[in-house]
Formats: sequence, C-alpha cells, structure tokens
Amino acid sequence: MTDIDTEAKVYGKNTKYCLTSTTLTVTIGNKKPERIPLYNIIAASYHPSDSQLLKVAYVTRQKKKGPLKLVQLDGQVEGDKAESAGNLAKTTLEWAYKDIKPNRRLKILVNPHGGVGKGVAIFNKHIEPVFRAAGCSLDIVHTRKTGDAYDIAKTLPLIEYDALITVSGDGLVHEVLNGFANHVNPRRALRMPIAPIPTGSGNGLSLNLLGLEDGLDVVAATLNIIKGSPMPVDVFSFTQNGKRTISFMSQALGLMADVDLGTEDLRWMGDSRFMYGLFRGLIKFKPCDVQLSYKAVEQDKRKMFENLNLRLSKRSDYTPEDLDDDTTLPEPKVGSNETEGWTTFSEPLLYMYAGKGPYVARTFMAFPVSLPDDGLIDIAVQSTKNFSRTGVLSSFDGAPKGEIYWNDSLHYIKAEAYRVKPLSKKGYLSIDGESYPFEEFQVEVLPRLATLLSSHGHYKAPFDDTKARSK
Ligand SMILES: Nc1ncnc2c1ncn2[C@@H]1O[C@H](COP(=O)(O)OP(=O)(O)OP(=O)(O)O)[C@@H](O)[C@H]1O
Repeated sequence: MTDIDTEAKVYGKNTKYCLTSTTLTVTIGNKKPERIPLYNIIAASYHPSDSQLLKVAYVTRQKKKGPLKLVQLDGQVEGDKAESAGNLAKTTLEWAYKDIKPNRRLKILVNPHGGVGKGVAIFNKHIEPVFRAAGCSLDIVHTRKTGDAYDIAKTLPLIEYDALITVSGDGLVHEVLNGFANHVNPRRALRMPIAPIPTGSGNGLSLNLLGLEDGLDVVAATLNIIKGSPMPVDVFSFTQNGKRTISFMSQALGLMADVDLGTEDLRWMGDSRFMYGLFRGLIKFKPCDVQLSYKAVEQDKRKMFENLNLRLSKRSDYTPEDLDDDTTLPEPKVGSNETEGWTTFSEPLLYMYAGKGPYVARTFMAFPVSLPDDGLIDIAVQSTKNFSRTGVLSSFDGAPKGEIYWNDSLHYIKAEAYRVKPLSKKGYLSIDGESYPFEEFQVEVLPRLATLLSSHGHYKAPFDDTKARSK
C-alpha cells in the first residue's frame, strides 16, 4: 500500500496529511507532527460543495497519561488538492474501519444514579459527542429504577440495533443479560453485543475489556463501542430454589461477599471501597460455613497460566452464522444431585470467589487466568487452614496484578459447574455484586452464550509469573 498525502489549511495554517496503512500523520504549521493510529479515527470526509472542507475526527490524549478526548479537525482544501483530499478522506475511512461496520445503531441505557450519580452529565459532555462525530445513531434511555434495563432488554427489537450500551456499572449489565435471557428469542438476544461505559462504582467488565489504563476512561469505552468486534463470552446459570438467573461476573461467599455487599454505604469511595471492605472484613476473619463441591476440569496453576498465554496469542473466532436453530435458552446439563466426577472442598474456607473476567475491581485481579470462552468457571478458594489474618493481608499486596494466584494457600480451580450448601443460617452471598439469600445454589457454565464488544479479542489484563519464579 502506498502512502496518500494531501494538504489543507487548519486554523489558517498550512497543514500536511499523510496516510499510511496504520497511521494518519497531521502536521499543522510548524507544530510537531501528530501521529494518529487508524484505530483512533472515527470519521473522515471531504465536502467539495461545503467550503471544500476535509473533516477528520479522532480521539487522542493531550497528556501521556491523561484521558482520551475528541478532536475534530476541519481543513480548508485548495482547488488543486481537491482530488488528493477526497482520496485521503475515503481511504482513511475505509482503513479506519476495516472489518467494522461504521455508523452503528446503538441502544444506550444511562443510569443517572450509577456510581457517584454523574452518569448523565458525563454522557452528555464526553460520550455523546464522540458517538455523534462517528455517525452512530443513538436511541438513548435514562433508566428510572431497578428493573428498567431488564424490561428494555427483554423486549428489545433486535433487528433495530447493532449493540446495547450501558452507561453505569456492572449492575446494569447484569440486568440486561437477564432481560435478554427472558427475551422471546433469548439466543438471538444474547447475540446482541453489549458494551459498558464505566460510570458505576463497580466497573469490572470495562476493566476486563480495556485494561487498567483505559478501563475507567469513558472515551476509550466509547471508542471500543465504535470500533470493537463482537466477542463471544461464557456466562453462568445460577440456580437457587428452582429459579435460574444469569450471572456474568462473579459469585462471592464469605469475606469476598462482605467486601461486595458490606460496603454499599461507601459508594462515594469509588472502587477503593473494595480494598477498604477487605481490610474491614479481615478484622473479623470469620470462616464461611458452607460445603463447596465442584466438577473440576483443571487445577494445575502452571497449566492454566500456559493456556492463558496460548489464548492471548489468538483473537476470538466469532462467526455470526454460528447460531443454531434452537431458540430457547440451553437447559442446565448438570443435575442438582450429580456427584460423579465431583470433589468436595475439605478445608474451612475464608472465602470462595468464582467468576469470569480477570478484574473484579481496579485493585483486585481475582481471576488472572480467566478466559472469555473456555467453557469453564474459575473458582478461587482461600482456606483458613494454617493461615493467619496477617498472611491473608500480605497476600493481597500484589492483588492488582493477580499475584495472589500464586499463593499456595489459595486453591484455584477451573470447573464446569459447582454447588454450595450453607451449613449455618447466617452469611452473605453476592451474585455479580447483588445480594442473594444465603441458601443452597448451583452454578453451571453456559458456553459462549453472550456477546461483548472487544477491541482486543481477549481480556486485557497482563499477568505474569514473576511472583511464582521468585518463590
Ligand atoms: N434511576 C435509577 N435510580 C435508582 N437505581 C437505578 C436507576 N436506574 C438503574 N438503577 C439501578 O441501579 C443499580 C446500580 O447499577 P450499577 O451496578 O450499574 O452501578 P453502580 O454504581 O456500580 O452500582 P453499585 O455500586 O450498586 O454496584 C442497578 O441495579 C440498576 O438497576
């Protein structure tokens, strides 16, 4: 591919544009050239009958570690550059979108009460202008109460949208997935890509899709919605008292449920509340009285680590035709009395944390070897046997990098299913951060049932074995 060049006047200054297969470089007057990766370009057009304007819209950081911001550059093209400007605009747009359909049609659910209650203001100021600049069509709804997102997803006319977007935290995603699961055509509904914009207090999904650097950047999340590809993900069927719920992120018992649920009053702390809750829970150091059994597929931490690296070298293999004719939700395959091939955890446990997606908060990579579509759930179990309060506390030192995984006292299992029977009456159970009765339940993986938008094709959570090698 050969480079394409043109010139125009931006703010009255001579400006050079040079397009290569990866980058558009713009040099305004004597300023330093700005190299814009094609991924960051959301629109490019040439308007011969509108003052001969060459318009380019992209997102960029003004400071190295600052947030992404929208830039819209309008260049005035002189007559002799009209052809090259038209060519540059057309090719930039083609290359910037490659296999992605531009002008996505989006259903957007904004929770005005998510996080610290700034969802609407953030959406209006930072997010909507980027979608508009990219030419997306927007159907925006402000949720008014719990359950609105569920109802909207349940009755969504699937044909009218390319993706459903939540502007909130993980709670709204949970509602949407359950709404889809109860849609008249649940399988197709769950094929509708979902993507979060992180304005909640728990934004684990966004962190998993975009990584620590971008995971809380609302414009990076917006760009992911404009440019990301559908990525199939496993979700979980959570059954309690005969009722089935879809869980997509985590189930927590013991200390970790206290952290999830016992910190509601601390929402103002943002996601620091998770670490604070952890310290508060550790003071009690109370074992969680349950019987945990699982149908394990892998328990070798080293092997799981190798599988992770193997998966990172590949993108997800999404094919839209991949959908079979069966329109109903898959029935649970694992019976509630099944015991063959099951193991019962025999030690007293401080917590059990099970889920999918490495980060549960910015400060805690709970499932570092989690894969979006391996058909398995990761279960982390901290035993209290030969373990002290200070031991657990120091094991959380490397929590943001997932180092806790390498601790010998942390049992880590990949399973197809598991079940929990409480042995006492009192306790917390958290499902995707929401409180559920502390009663018997079973969880089973539903492989590749839901769909997310991902720019990477895998979770973005760098994890290494430095800690293991230094032991
Ligand atoms: N207008 C509203 N008023 C109050 N609650 C709402 C409204 N709209 C949606 N909700 C509910 O708010 C809950 C919190 O959503 P979400 O988890 O996305 O954000 P969050 O700030 O991270 O919340 P939390 O801190 O509770 O996890 C969801 O259960 C959702 O149904």
